[in-house]
Amino acid sequence: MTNQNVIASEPKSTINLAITVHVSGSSIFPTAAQKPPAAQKPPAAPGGFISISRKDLLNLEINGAARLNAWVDSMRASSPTHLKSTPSLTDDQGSWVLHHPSALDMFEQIIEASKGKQIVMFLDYDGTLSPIVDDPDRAFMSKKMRATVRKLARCFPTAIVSGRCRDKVYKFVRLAELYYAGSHGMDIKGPAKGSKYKKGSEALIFQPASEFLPMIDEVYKELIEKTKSTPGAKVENNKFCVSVHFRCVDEKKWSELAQVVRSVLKDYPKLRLTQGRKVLEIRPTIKWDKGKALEFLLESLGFANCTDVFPVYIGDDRTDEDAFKVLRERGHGFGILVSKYPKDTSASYSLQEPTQVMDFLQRLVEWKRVSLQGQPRL
Ligand SMILES: O=P(O)(O)OC[C@H]1O[C@H](O[C@H]2O[C@H](CO)[C@@H](O)[C@H](O)[C@H]2O)[C@H](O)[C@@H](O)[C@@H]1O
Repeated sequence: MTNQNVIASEPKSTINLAITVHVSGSSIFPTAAQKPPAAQKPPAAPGGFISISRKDLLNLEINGAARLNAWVDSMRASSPTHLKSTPSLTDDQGSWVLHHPSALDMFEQIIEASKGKQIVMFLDYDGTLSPIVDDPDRAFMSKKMRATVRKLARCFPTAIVSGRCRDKVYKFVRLAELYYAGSHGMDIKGPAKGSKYKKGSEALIFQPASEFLPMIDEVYKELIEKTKSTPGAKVENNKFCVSVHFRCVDEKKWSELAQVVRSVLKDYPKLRLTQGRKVLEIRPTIKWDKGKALEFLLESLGFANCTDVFPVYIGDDRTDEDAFKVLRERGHGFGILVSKYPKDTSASYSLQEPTQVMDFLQRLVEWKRVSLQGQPRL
């Protein structure tokens, strides 16, 4: 995919909030345009004194303002209404679809590529299994989708990988036979029962960011308090991360909200900020994301370094890109981006919306049923 195919200059998915001290230079904060590595070493804990010259202080102000603007630009770019107004959308859409064809249209080729390999399914939740709605507490999946995922999990090991708190996403999905990775993969749990793919008798639990719990809780409370004055803002505690929703906030207030979040996070250099669909996501600076969770789950399922495994990851959000990248680098399996609009992505295929995701999953189930002909209906 060339840059010409990218509709809006996509904002960087990670904005570093940690103070970076350049020993040889005068800049204290990274500039707005700088993109830090996806996951980086947590900076030293606060507490020490740094002496700052007047000039540095001025730079700090300027860079701070520029960075705030970058946040707001990034918030705008995550809005499809802004993408729609891009004049060259139709041309670019055609070209984008060529590079990221529909997974439904390419179904036969996908099945062909998976021949002789174990398919493992990874599914994001919001925007993938459930449609995006204004109220995050009402993002229900349909009964039909649940029935489809249930059948899918009988055919292939299946995991839900979500930015949400694991308990909450479980309450929406309500299928005990699945693997769950909540908080962007920082809270992993194996199937409670009924999965023929469950490995070993021990319950699988993995929480690489548990030391951050008190800090996340503190930030959550602070954000609740400080965003009270922004109508429509909603703060969600996702256990190992926090979401600040701006879907229902008047666009004129986005800058103010970004400023509030920024002012809270400046005291927490061990936290970083990523962005999803009209949501700012605050999480620990540990080197862990949905891509790492995918690798961890493959390993737990006994597929570490295997070439006869075929992982398929379906997701709609920027945070899903970490998983798409892992699959691209591994060279087997692939990502499917759920989007109606062209986006810069490492996914190989696309689907437009959750109903198409359901069609794709149903076709996988049906294909499996036919390939196991003679065995009882799934
Ligand atoms: O990784 P995901 O499962 O996609 O979780 C990412 C965020 O999803 C939720 O927010 C998104 O969906 C909401 C309901 O449709 C919508 O109102 C919001 O604008 C979207 O960003 C969830 O509420 C967040 O906590 C997750 O971080």
